[in-house]
Amino acid sequence: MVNRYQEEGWKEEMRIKLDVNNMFVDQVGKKNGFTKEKVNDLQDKLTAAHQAIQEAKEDGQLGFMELPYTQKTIIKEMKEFAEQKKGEFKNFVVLGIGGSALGTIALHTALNHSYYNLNEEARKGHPRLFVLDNVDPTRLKSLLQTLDLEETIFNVISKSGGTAETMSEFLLVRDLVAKELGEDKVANHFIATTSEDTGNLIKIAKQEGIKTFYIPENVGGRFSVLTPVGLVPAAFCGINIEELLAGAEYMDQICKTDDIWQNPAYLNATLQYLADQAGKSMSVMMPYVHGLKDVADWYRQLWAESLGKRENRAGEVVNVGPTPIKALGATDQHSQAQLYMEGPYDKVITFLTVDNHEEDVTIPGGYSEISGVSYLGGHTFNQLIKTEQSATELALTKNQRLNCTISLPEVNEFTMGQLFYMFELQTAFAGELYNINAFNQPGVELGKNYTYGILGREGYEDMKAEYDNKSEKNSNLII
Ligand SMILES: O=P(O)(O)OC[C@H]1O[C@](O)(CO)[C@@H](O)[C@@H]1O
Repeated sequence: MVNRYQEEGWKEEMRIKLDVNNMFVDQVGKKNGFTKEKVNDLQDKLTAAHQAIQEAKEDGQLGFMELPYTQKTIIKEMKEFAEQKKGEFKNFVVLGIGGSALGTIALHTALNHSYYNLNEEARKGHPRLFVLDNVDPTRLKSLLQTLDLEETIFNVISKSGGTAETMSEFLLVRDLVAKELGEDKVANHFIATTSEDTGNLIKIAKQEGIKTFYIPENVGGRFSVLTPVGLVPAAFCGINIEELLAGAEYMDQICKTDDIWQNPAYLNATLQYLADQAGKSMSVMMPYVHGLKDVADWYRQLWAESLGKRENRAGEVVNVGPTPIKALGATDQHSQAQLYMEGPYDKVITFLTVDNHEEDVTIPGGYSEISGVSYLGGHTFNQLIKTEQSATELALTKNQRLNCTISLPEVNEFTMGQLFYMFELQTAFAGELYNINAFNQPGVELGKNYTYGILGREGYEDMKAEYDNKSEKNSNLII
């Protein structure tokens, strides 16, 4: 059987598009807009960035670029496992945080029914999905009170295998499962997705006989949505994971060119970089598709953790990084838009739009004598939300605000695969333009180490001493 994602015509039809017209002088004026010459002036830097990406890829450092090809080999295992467990469990819970949760949330919001957990028919026999992504005790307890443990499988996801939030949740749930269902049931109620060789989670999983899936060593957490981190929960929900990978592969093919004007990941990275250099460091992502709202959340981590850096590759202090902001159309037209239209000229707005919403609803007519209401009748909600986006885009452009649009023909697995891959490559390319390491997160590690120290982890005593010392000094300014 030929799948639709194997047909060239369908793939072309489903190609996502980047429209950057409103980043240029013709549309937003000389003061804020760029010229093509300005982009072309960067050519040496762009060529060097492309070469650096190619070399790092060949050197095996950019594992995310291999995923559309390597992960195909474990699709069968993931799907068979999900199929086998489907009847046994009614709830699938992800215990993970940051890159170990945000991709799954984005996939779920985009590709599952909008009320998936409440609509049994829409779930087609697949389990309900819950992703904690936090350790708030009230929320945690509420979830555990809501779920029947007997019917619940927990996917513990941690690349490092040591993140305090995730491992605490695991300790709690493992204890409950053992006490309520019996020690002999523990292995069956857990899946561990982690590094194959390093960290404590793999040790525990092996000791307990828990089913494991592996995150390739050369793929960092925030680049891991197309590994078992995102693919296993997706397979449990019946999302077509082959098509997701096929979408990523298609975008990889599109982005092979070093011609900046043909490569959407490179072009978007370059324009965002130029905008930041010109003082527009607030990078707002504003989907006009409710299902894509969590893509903006996923992207926030990707862009922020990758590009927010104190030092460049030469070890100089540079303190760079644009600030990613998530917004949602049309909702935030009634919250943030005023600021975007008239506040400081420090933002770039990226719209995410869809050509065809999966469903459409016509607005019924009524109140013909009240023209301020009756004009709505006969239009569809598809028209309404699209018009709102076009109107906001036009108003921003008229106010000389930089903006661009990424449009998806449909929201489906193939277009989502393209989107994830494009943003990941865009981030890696932007890292080269900033001349920073986009793949570490030293600032976050420092906070993690203080947490370990304060909670008494062996080897982190200095962190605890520093914290105690600082807390004392600060105490007299609390009113
Ligand atoms: O998958 P892990 O190792 O538990 O890490 C979770 C998250 O913590 C971070 O290391 C820091 O926030 C992220 O980069 C990562 O996605």
